[in-house]
Amino acid sequence: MQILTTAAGLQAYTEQARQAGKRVGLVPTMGALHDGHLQLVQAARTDCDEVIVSIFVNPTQFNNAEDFRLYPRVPEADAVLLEPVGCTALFVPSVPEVYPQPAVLRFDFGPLEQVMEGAHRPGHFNGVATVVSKLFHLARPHRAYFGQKDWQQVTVIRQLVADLSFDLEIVTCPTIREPDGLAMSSRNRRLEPVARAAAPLLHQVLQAAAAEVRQGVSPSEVMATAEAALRREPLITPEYFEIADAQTLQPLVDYAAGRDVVLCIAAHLGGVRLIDNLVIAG
Ligand SMILES: Nc1ncnc2c1ncn2[C@@H]1O[C@H](COP(=O)(O)OP(=O)(O)OP(=O)(O)O)[C@@H](O)[C@H]1O
Ligand SMILES: CC(C)(CO)[C@@H](O)C(=O)[O-]
Ligand code: BAL
Repeated sequence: MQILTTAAGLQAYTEQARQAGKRVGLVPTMGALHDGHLQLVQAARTDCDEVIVSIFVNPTQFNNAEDFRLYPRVPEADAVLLEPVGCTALFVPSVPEVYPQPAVLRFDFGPLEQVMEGAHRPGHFNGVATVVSKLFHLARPHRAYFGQKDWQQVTVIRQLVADLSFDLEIVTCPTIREPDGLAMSSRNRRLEPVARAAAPLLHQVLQAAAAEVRQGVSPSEVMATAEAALRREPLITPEYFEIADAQTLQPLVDYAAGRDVVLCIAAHLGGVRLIDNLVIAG
């Protein structure tokens, strides 16, 4: 596995691969890798000849300085995990390498970013779109892999790809969970044991709500039941619980046949903010 630390090095590496007729897959991450990330790498390995994994804790997408400071960083352990699952090159740039000058670019994703993560983390998707655009330009992958766990993120990135005519395919991989249902997340490492014990409630509430949605219970009633269940757990402070159209991400008033629905949750557990979602096919 090649380690690349410069933008020019990444460009040269993938350019050579393309010249040799290889298919290039890109897996953007912020590190502190778990099985959710490794599944993305394995999917890329199946489809592509070259699998580029980037690890970069992107400062421009953090709206909370403490969250950025405390974000888990374990680069040596990450590198050990990547080679056996088929990563061919690991891109680990410094902040000045990615941002030689302060980022001033502004994206507007309209209604897609006016809800959920976009509404609760001002500037977040601007930072995500900035860094993902840079990675797409540098690596020029044939395919890029993202997790369903960040449903709104992958929806915004699909919009970015369409709007800027990036010549690549976005692949979304399912959310990988712990045996008790908790979605794997780098931030799980920061959970105190009592918060970790309470955390599976997020998935349980999503599952119960999804069952009600399937039975035709109205979105407002489903949300009221979910919020009541979350309020009963003092270790969890919900930030939002939304039932939305899976493509437009706009809150659902009524169900329409043939439309996919996404249930999304964000909550704080002892200073750690987690998100999760479930998609119900229409
Ligand atoms: N449990 C998971 N299953 C599948 N994909 C995942 C999972 N967790 C993260 N991913 C995906 O991995 C990629 C990199 O995500 P990231 O490095 O932010 O990890 P993370 O675990 O989501 O961390 P955090 O949510 O704490 O930032 C994203 O495309 C994300 O959706
Ligand atoms: C896509 C991403 C790597 C951009 O920094 C990040 O938002 C993430 O890890 O999901
Ligand atoms: N996985 C999403 C990255 C973030 O929370 O900033």
